[in-house]
Amino acid sequence: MVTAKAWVLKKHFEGFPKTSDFDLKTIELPNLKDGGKRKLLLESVFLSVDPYMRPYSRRDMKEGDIMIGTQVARTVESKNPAFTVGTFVVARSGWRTHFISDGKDLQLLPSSWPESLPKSLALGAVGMPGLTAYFGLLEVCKMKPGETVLVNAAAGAVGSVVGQLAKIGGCKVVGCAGSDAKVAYLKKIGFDEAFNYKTVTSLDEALRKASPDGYDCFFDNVGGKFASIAINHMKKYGRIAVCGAISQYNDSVPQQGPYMQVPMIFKELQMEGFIVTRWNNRREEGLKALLKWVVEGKVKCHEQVTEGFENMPMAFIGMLKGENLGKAIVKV
Ligand SMILES: NC(=O)C1=CN([C@@H]2O[C@H](COP(=O)(O)OP(=O)(O)OC[C@H]3O[C@@H](n4cnc5c(N)ncnc54)[C@H](OP(=O)(O)O)[C@@H]3O)[C@@H](O)[C@H]2O)C=CC1
Ligand SMILES: CCCCCCC/C=C/C=O
Repeated sequence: MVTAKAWVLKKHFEGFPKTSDFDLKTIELPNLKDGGKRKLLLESVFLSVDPYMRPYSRRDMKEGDIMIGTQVARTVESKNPAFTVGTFVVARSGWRTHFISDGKDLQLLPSSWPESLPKSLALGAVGMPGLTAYFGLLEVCKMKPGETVLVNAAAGAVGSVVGQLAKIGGCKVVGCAGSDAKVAYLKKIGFDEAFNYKTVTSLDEALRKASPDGYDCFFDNVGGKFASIAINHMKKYGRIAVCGAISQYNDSVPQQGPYMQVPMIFKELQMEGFIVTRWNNRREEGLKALLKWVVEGKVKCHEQVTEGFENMPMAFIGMLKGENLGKAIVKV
């Protein structure tokens, strides 16, 4: 018998999440059984903390539920020959140290995963955030060589891949992030222009200076005020991929306009929200491309690793506050 630890949502978040909104529980897991669903015992090795957990907790969870989330896990015991002991998988089993599965809900890492590559990247650049960048740029922004791409939250899990994929695709890339260290990182990984949106005197001026001719594509991770200013810098027929709205996730009272219809009409813009799971049928294609670029060194990855399962709420809250450079990960 194994005792798992799990973080539950004790109280729905009101405004910014607090550590007191979470509770750490222990759960006795039953032994595996021949036949039936208890075929695999897995232990989480790396867990992901992501912005979507904030809005999805309100939509999909009730108080007392285990926090939603994904992990890279190792097979510890197996009665399913498709997953031998030691096999690593990506699972969606929430914030828990151990869990039982029949294997149907598990994803193997791509078969060409090099032994030397950290498996935690399967939660970042070679996982859901990387796929978000890939499909958002190709299918929603429809970026073309020679175009100018703007991305915010640019030093994060999605944004850092967006910028690097746009460079691979022959675009000029402008990134905005919330600290000077993040801006220095963006320049290091090849962004053409980058600035700290928290310290510029005018966001409007900073966007104009970074690309006086405007932007063909805007990959929006932030929404709110940033987006309402950036829209005025779009070129005619520009495309806006509405990926996230992290500046609004913790609002108790919805933000008011300005509203976007007028610039959308005059510039004949396309603005499309999307969720990465729309392209689940092309997951393999996306992961294969991302893995290749990472292995070739064309996409660089930084991870903000928090040690210790007990620190999951802190890592989650830290990520929402912008403390992460690259993908926020918890190592059990
Ligand atoms: N549509 C989809 O399918 C998906 C959407 N997303 C969305 O993409 C966005 C980025 O996610 P991800 O890369 O995982 O997270 P990040 O790794 O970018 O971490 C979140 C970052 O958001 C920034 N941020 C936080 N609060 C604010 C704020 N009020 N204003 C501006 N920036 C803020 C911080 O960076 P900084 O220091 O720069 O402020 C922080 O580091 C999120 O909005 C997320 O919801 C993610 C995955 C899939
Ligand atoms: C692998 C889990 C699927 C999560 C889908 C995330 C969609 C994100 C939306 C906003 O952040």
